[in-house]
Amino acid sequence: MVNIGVGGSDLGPLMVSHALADFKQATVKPLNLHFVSTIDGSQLSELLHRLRPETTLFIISSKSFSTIDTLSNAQTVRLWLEKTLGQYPQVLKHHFVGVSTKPEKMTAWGIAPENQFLLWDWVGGRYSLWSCIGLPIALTVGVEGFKQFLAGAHAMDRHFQTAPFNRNIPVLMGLIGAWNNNFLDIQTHAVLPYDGRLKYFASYLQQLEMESNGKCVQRNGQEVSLDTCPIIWGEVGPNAQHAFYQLLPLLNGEEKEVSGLDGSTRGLIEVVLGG
Ligand SMILES: O=P(O)(O)OC[C@H]1O[C@](O)(CO)[C@@H](O)[C@@H]1O
Repeated sequence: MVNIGVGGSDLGPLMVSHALADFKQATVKPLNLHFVSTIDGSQLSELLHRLRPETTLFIISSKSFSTIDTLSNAQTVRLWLEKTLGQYPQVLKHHFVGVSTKPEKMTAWGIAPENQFLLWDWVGGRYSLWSCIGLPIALTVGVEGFKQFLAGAHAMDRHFQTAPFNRNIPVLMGLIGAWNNNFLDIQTHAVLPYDGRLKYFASYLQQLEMESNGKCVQRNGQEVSLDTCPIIWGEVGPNAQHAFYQLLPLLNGEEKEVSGLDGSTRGLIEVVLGG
């Protein structure tokens, strides 16, 4: 199976499928999941050399179904399939499913209505892994596993809705972020997981936070007067340790404010311990 998408239609499902690979459901035949997002062709070309057209299913995942990167890659794999299997409607029907808010665009592209998964327009791309954009997650952990995953998210939604502010995790994290950025002038936030399964966590958070908060105009049209978001960055700990930690002062605690050598660079380091 190959998920073709970009941004939220790639990063979320990629991050979670990788993180939960230990919970992969057993299938009669091995089900291998791949992700393609870049439009330059390098990911696809390498992958298509390893896949058999007869046994490959493509998930075309695009909330808008108009993102050029995704549609271009979708067209490439369609030609690849048709070159071997021929130009028959059955080929499209048996080798493509679509995930989008736009059924008419999926149908126009050639995705059979019964192979279309629909999500609501109000689901932001960066949150969409909780919707049917999370199909690759369900394919990894199974439908029951996906339901448990949604139940975890629901529990956190309820906590956010009901917990008093002084014990409310999202509220406290938001306030700490605003405080660090605006009052302590800490403008970057590094996320350094010490668990290889969280390889894509920092990339996912980059979109989640920076695309959400990287705005300079309020809903009423006025410019914001505060910094809305730090720069999120990070890497799995051990590799990061042997790459850029040298630039940082010694890390002893789980969370520590650091100053650059000339005192001008400040950032917040967050270490996510493995296990
Ligand atoms: O799922 P789509 O519509 O292809 O969009 C992909 C990404 O492009 C954006 O719309 C803008 O970068 C993201 O919000 C989204 O995740």
